[in-house]
Amino acid sequence: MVFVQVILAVGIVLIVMIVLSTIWSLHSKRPIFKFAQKYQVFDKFHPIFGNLLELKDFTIQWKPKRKLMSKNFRPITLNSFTPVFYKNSKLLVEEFGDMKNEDIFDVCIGYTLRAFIETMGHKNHHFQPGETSKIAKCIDLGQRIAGDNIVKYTSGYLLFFWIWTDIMDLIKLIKSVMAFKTLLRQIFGEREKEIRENSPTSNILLDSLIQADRKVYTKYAAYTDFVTFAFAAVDTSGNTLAFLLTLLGMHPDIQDKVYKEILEEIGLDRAIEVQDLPKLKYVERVIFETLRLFPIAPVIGRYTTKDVICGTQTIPKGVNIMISILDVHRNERYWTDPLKFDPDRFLPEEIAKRPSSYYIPFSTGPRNCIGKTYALLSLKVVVATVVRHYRMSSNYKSVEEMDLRSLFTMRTTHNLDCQLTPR
Ligand code: HEM
Repeated sequence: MVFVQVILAVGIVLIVMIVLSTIWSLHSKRPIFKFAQKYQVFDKFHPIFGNLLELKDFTIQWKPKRKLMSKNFRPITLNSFTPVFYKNSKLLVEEFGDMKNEDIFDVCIGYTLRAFIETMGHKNHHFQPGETSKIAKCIDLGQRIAGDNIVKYTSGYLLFFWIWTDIMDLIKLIKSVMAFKTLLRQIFGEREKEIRENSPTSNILLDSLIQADRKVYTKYAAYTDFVTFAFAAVDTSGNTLAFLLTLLGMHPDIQDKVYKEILEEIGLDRAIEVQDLPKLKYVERVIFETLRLFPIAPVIGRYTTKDVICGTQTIPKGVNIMISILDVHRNERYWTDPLKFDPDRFLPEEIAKRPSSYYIPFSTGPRNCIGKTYALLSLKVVVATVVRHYRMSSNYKSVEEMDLRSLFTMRTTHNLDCQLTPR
């Protein structure tokens, strides 16, 4: 708290915490989201994470880059990933069979990591046994250490004190980030060589980054953005899957409905194909409701580039604003019995009754999540595959029993209580 006061006093960073009960923007035209600039709280992480998400040097470059990458997220490209999601879902089913004391978060992240490398990285990478779990742990450790030290990191004044007290943490943080980056550098380098030698063309993200106009992208920026995408894709979807399976374990009636839908629409044996996915309406509602209760990126931020009038208040130019999606999603004013897991909140007639701004797991506005459709597609395939093979159970009686923590993405402070029994 003292550190926060220091920050405020020197006027470097003003953090405004907006919780929905007081947020005006969500009622009006969401003016805050008109500002494409991300907040500047994390810029001190630059030496460790690199220019992830353009957090440090936000420039006009973001727009052409986003435009360039959007073509890798067109439905035709995303739909072509369905067999890859299915294949990797089957591997996850095998891994669940061998799971002993592992944290379900790490195992689920194994799925999203493999699927990301194969879809966005154009590579069927052979992971050593236990390698994906190790990487998942590294991503989490990096976030945990950075999260524990966020005030120190973000206030450069305390650098000396921080180095002195937390040098071991810093080393662990750098090592954990490097473990992930090393894998991605290898994938990037191998693909670059392949392209140089064979010049194949594709709509895959990595190819677009490698072949991009160097005026928009330097080679280093292309590699960094590949890392950004991997960070943004892997533990968001992986953690969502872990929460979703746990919620199904807590609600056997809902789980039965999911199973019944899969049985009726696809059956139990054949591969899941892209044309099956629109039929999985209940699975979709379960995914949406999971993301309401557990919006995996629970806090997002903006930096005001001019004065913003929100109702009776004015947020001045040059302010960092943190917006708590978790508070929006669990607020009683907007959701009846907000802590109850009820997928039917996402029936079309229920959705029509409320403003879209009450539900923003992928954010909104120009800098919303570019991977939304990819994530939903991947989750649908993996949920359907896992539920075909396993029955989940959990001893939790309420979501409040899950003690949450987060820096960029959210998970629990403890292993999740979710058991999987083969059907
Ligand atoms: C359940 C899964 C996911 C959730 C809940 C999620 C959520 C979010 C949120 C809340 C943001 C912040 C937007 C803002 O600040 O307004 C974001 C940004 C982003 N996400 Fe996702 N995400 C998910 C999966 C993915 C996937 C699978 C990818 C890529 C394949 C991805 C790529 C990105 C990128 C690149 C950004 C930055 C966009 C920009 O600044 O232009 N995300 N995501």
